[in-house]
Amino acid sequence: MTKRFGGLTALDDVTMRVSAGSFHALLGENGAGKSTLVKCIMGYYHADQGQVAVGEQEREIANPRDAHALGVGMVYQHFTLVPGMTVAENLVLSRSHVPAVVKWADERRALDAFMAGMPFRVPLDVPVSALAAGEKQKLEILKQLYLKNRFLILDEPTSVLTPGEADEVLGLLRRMTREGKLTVLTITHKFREVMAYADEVTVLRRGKFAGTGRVADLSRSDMAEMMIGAREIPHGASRLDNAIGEPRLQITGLKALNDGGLPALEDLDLTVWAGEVVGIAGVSGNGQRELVEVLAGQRPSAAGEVRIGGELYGATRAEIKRHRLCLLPEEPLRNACVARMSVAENMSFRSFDDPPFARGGWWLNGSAMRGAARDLISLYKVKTPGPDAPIGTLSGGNVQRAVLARELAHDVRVLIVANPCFGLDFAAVSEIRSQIMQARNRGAAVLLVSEDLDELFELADRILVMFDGHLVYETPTPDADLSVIGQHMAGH
Ligand SMILES: Nc1ncnc2c1ncn2[C@@H]1O[C@H](COP(=O)(O)OP(=O)(O)OP(=O)(O)O)[C@@H](O)[C@H]1O
Repeated sequence: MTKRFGGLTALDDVTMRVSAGSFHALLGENGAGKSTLVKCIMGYYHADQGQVAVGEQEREIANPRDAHALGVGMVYQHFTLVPGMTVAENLVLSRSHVPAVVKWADERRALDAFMAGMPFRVPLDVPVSALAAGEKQKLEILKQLYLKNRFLILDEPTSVLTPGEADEVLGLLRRMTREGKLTVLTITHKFREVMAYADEVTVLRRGKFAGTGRVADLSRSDMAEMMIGAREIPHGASRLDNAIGEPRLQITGLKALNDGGLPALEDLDLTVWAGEVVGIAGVSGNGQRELVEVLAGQRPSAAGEVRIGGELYGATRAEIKRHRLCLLPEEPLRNACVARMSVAENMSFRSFDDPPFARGGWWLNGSAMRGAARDLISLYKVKTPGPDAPIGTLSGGNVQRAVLARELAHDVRVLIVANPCFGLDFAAVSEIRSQIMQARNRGAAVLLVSEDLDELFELADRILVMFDGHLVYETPTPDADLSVIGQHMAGH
């Protein structure tokens, strides 16, 4: 299969084969062409050359509906649910044939029976907009199982799940493949998951086939080498033993409501000192998203106050600029970008109205923006055809890098990051964690909200656990015990 986007060959004559009833992993760096390949299989993109055969028979897959008719379904990296509808409505309306009049009582009974047979559940009556990323991801998987698709393509299905949830989901999927009920093709960046769950692996590098094999015959470093070639694997920055400075970010008695108008944060007290990383652990949906949104100015608080450097902070654009507060929210394409605008424009969001980007307060200087963007693109190794490409056409990992480049472009004093390595390949994870550590070492106060406990153990100086809108536990990282943190995450 070959697929070009303008002058860029995203997939270059790639051949792969997935055996029936296998669990097959597709590996590759950010921008290697993994999503493009699976989108071609799904008929979401049309390959310039190449064919798809299902059960040895060549098939014309012109669109995702054709793929579904062949029992091929996909869970995309970006969510595809209708936010304003409930979970039940999303499931029922995802069927290709929905009766003109839906008998909700019957549907509800069928859905309850379906959910009862699943190892994880999502509440049926909640609007999708009120679900956290982890819950949405589970729902995306449940939807495909509900649609009875037998060949499931997953684009990084566990990025927003806790290790426990990830094992649960992957364990279920593998059991179903072993029982011959399902074939799974999954894009992942996590070697641990490949080693533990996959039978076979195929690796892409810069749009080309780079290798394949049985996982049992390959080591982690075999796979890493297939992915990045002879390049050296980057090392993270080490933690400097710097003195902790003044209390930089102070949150007192903070309350906020969720989208459904119910309390999401309750009397939250938290101080982040200059020169430390405070990590917030928790299962998604326990108020972390609302906390980040309040600090980002995307959600009003219901009570309490936030201070930065002693001054009251209301999250206006001027205050964010003055305090040199930087933000990397989760799902950055949705929460921190305008997909149709160019990489250069997206990179200028913090400073487009300042010189040299704005002249006389009115005229935007496109060439200055493009020039600055070019520098950031090369510094942060953002893979893009150029500064003028719409940011929505970049691979997920490269959107993440572009936003981080924008946010860290100025000397940061307060850094707020939520799940910063979601969807990144191992080399990029190491680079981004190193950037966060360097910001801390330079004296920034860093609030790191993460569902990845390994990440918190690596980066945080202190770990706090958030459960049901409260901070329920706190420990210095050197004294932290994984099982104790896990118990608090589960509300025990
Ligand atoms: N719709 C599009 N228009 C233009 N270029 C695109 C489009 N989709 C993908 N590309 C480019 O094709 C290349 C491969 O992207 P793809 O999303 O397939 O990578 P990936 O391996 O899935 O990466 P990631 O791990 O970051 O998700 C990238 O350089 C990307 O910018």
